[in-house]
Amino acid sequence: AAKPKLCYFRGRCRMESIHWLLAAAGVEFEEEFLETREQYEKLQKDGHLLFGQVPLVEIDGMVLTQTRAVLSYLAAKYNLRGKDLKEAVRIDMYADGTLDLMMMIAQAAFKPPEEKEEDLALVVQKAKTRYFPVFEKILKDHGEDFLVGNTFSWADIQLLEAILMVEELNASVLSDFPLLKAFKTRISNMPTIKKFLQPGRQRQPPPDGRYVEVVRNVLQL
Ligand SMILES: CCCCC[C@H]1O[C@@H](O)C[C@@H]1SC[C@H](NC(=O)CC[C@H](N)C(=O)O)C(=O)NCC(=O)O
Repeated sequence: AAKPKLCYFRGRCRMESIHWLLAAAGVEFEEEFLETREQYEKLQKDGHLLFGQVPLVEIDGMVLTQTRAVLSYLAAKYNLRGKDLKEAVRIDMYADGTLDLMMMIAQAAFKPPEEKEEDLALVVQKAKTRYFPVFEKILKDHGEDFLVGNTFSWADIQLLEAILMVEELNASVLSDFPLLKAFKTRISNMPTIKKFLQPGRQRQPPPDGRYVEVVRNVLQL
């Protein structure tokens, strides 16, 4: 089958969780990076952008947008969405929480320096007081290696991505969360994820000035 084709800016933001899911599932993908307004306008003219927005993922003969819809499709397609609906909704809940946390980081990149600092400090505080305590308790109560059921799921991928992203802001953020520390080691060592975390793979770096400039130019923000 043809490889999925991803179209987004050369950066994280909304597409990074799709990179992670495909990589964790061991699925090779192609990428088209949006660098110019012309590229974006062509996608719109070709009718590929349902609401005029990216990420865009071409897979299984479909042209998909809306990040959560794409993630949900991919998680189900690669058996990462639990064994039944009750596990699936729990996986969705946990994944949605991590997406909310990571979007706070993504949006901060577009703020002026002083506001960005404040926003990122708030993200670390939210991670330590709202998100990570919840996941620490889930791991404690559940008593398994994974967040849902006793198998690896999309929720585990999302949580690892979020942990690493917050650790980039504050390296000791897991100091009060021993189970999350063990979780991070366990999931990072899964072969497909270990490979994805090596340098030179398709993981994107944190957003920088160039990323923000390209996004602003392409979207005429
Ligand atoms: C000030 C913050 C601006 C952020 C702009 C973009 O950079 C990323 O960091 C976030 C977004 S991504 C680009 C943006 N896409 C979305 O907002 C997608 C939202 C959708 N619900 C999804 O989850 O896929 C975009 O295409 N906009 C065009 C425009 O609406 O006309």
